[in-house]
Amino acid sequence: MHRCIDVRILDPRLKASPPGYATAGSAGLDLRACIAEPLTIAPGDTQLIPSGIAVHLADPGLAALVLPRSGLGHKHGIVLGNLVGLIDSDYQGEIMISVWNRGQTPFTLNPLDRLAQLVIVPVLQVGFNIVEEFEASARGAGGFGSTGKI
Ligand SMILES: O=c1ccn([C@H]2C[C@H](O)[C@@H](COP(=O)(O)OP(=O)(O)OP(=O)(O)O)O2)c(=O)[nH]1
Ligand SMILES: [Mg+2]
Repeated sequence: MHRCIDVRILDPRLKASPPGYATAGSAGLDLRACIAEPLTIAPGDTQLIPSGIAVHLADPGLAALVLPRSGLGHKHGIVLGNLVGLIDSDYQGEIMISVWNRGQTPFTLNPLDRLAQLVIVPVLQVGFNIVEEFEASARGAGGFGSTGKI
């Protein structure tokens, strides 16, 4: 049984295909480009595209991530201007998609194209216990390859 969250469909064109997972095992819900007419994104350009939906996760133990679609990212260089979008649980506005053409050719986005995906994830909000020193760990401050290459 799925948990349910409140969603508003802001673009009437989406009412025919309301948000839902494409397959039983899908982690992501495809987001569509709610634009009025085709939009060509020049190489290097970034455009903010409305998704036509708003969600209210309400629970601070949830967040949503906006992620690229692998086909668009790999084949066409269409990724996100913010690399990953983070939707706060108290955000009630329209989900916006920052689309970045990191490729070398113009890309035309058509109305209602699926251009990104939304993944709902659990989140832990924690308290912050201010200390002078940490209790020592085996790693300490080692990072960035400190454990070797292979
Ligand atoms: O790809 C995205 C990323 C964010 N948002 C919305 C939801 C999120 O809750 C809000 C704020 O995002 P974030 O905290 O990442 O941006 P900010 O630059 O820190 O803005 P703010 O000062 O409003 O928190 O913007 C989107 O619609 N799409
Ligand atoms: Mg913020």
